[in-house]
Amino acid sequence: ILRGSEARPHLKPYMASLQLDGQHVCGGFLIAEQWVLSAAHCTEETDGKLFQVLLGAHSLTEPEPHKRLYRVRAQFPHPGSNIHNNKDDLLLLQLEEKAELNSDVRVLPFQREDRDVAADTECEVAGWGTIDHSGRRPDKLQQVQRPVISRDVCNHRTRHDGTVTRNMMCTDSRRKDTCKGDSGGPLVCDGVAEGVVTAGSRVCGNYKKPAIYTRIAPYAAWIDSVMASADG
Ligand SMILES: CC(C)CC(=O)Nc1cccc(-c2cccc(CN)c2)c1
Repeated sequence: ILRGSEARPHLKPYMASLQLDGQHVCGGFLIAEQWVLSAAHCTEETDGKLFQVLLGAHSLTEPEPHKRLYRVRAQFPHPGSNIHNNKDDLLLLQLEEKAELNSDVRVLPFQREDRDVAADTECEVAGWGTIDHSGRRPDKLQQVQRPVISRDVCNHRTRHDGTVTRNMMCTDSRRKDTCKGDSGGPLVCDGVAEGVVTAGSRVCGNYKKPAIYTRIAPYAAWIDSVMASADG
């Protein structure tokens, strides 16, 4: 998160850190006791290894009361996701066991009504992604508030030039923005997860390249079917 601020500790108890060998790679969030939603492109550099999921954390390194690292039983990238574009950029992770829910570990409801969030709505996004252009990574969860911008503005020739589909939404990226490592985290508007951070043009803090999110509502049926099909 560029030019955000440290989140109030454990006030976003749905936040997950997807890790490989103890390193934060991407964000995610708890959508059910045994399920985390994130972004499919986060698996691009994992060479087929499964993530581990850190829940209940504010600091990535310090001991905290309800912080716990969960193994992943299975990962389900959306079948339409691919490395060439941001389409269907969703990843479902089934934890090895149900997460122990408590004050620091909580499920976040996601939007099921497929209707665009109005432009200028202030939404919030959080993550342990890079905090400046030198790629510095924070130890503590960062957050930032960003206004939604209309798909038409986001698709302008000088911005994302028509690549933003009805299954995506955008927020203004002037100065304050999402960045590397924030992918997979939720865009929360009025307490409901409306979108999942995607890398888009892999540029941060440039108003010409608004932040792009995968809208969740269009994928509610896919999410429900994967959760219902997998055992447990
Ligand atoms: C395996 C993946 C972690 C590789 C990757 O995603 N790289 C990467 C590099 C630069 C910016 C970003 C990035 C992320 C989230 C939002 C945005 C846009 N504000 C950019 C993402």
